[in-house]
Amino acid sequence: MVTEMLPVVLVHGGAGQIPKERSQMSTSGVCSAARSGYLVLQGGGSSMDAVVEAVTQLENNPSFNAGCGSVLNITGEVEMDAIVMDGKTLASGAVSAVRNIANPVQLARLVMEKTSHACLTAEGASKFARSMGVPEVPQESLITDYSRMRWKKNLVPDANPVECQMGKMGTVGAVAVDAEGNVACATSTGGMLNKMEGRVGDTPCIGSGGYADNLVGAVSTTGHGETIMKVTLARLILFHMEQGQSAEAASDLGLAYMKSRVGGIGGVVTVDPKGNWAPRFSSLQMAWAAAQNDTLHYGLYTGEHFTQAIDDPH
Ligand SMILES: NC(=O)C[C@H](N)C(=O)O
Repeated sequence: MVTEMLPVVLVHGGAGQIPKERSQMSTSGVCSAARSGYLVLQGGGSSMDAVVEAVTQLENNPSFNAGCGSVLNITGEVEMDAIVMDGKTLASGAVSAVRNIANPVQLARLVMEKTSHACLTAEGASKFARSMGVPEVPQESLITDYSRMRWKKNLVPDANPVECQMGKMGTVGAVAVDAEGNVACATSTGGMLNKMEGRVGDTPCIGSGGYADNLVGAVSTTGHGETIMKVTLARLILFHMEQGQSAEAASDLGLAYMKSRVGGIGGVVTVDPKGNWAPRFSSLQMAWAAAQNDTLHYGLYTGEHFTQAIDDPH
């Protein structure tokens, strides 16, 4: 029955290949984020409230490349990108190359709700944050020993930051459908390891880092941004859903096209307005978790799908 399918929230912790010693942290991080998003939905919150809550938690978790734990750019600094989109109105908000804030996803939501624009960047985004009373945080509070170690390692002349980036779980994202059938998405990232200053990836670009439309569904993406932008991955998947494909089949078609056409590896979380959902990825791993019908679902490797009651401790 359709009512049992709603509400639902589905989150990811980035496509890639995760070092063994860090996999447990990623899995428990996505599980608790999905649980929090689900609590918001159960309390009558909207899908937008739920995805922002889930992504905020993942930004605050140093295991992920977003908020605290973000990768560093070539000069050793943190510049973050984020997007939110509301499937009811097609309103979206994004920030790019923003510094010194803990939760870019919340600022992206403020851009959507409090300005007439869809994206603010760099210093302009910071000024807007200040005007909204968003606290400025010292950059040091966003940098972990792990991210500094990886930055240093990739400064050597023959380093391959793109390959190394795919060796770590990254970007975070969420999609949700609330009891009214409204869909929403949110994605947040520190971007690519050792990127140029001012580099803007796929994440804040509508249709690439995410897209949400009540008539079709919602998607949040992860992977090499420059490649995702070539195929506007989120919108491509929704296009396949418009053509009649399921969330799962459409996600696979989008990822397969990205691989065959431009050699890109990535991952997505996708929902349709009825509450069907799919975490799909062409990378070795993607930590994901979903909450629906008082059940928590999660996995890390292709084909992995564990379930437990939502209130069982992980
Ligand atoms: N790990 C990621 O998903 C990175 C992100 N898509 C970017 O290119 O900024």
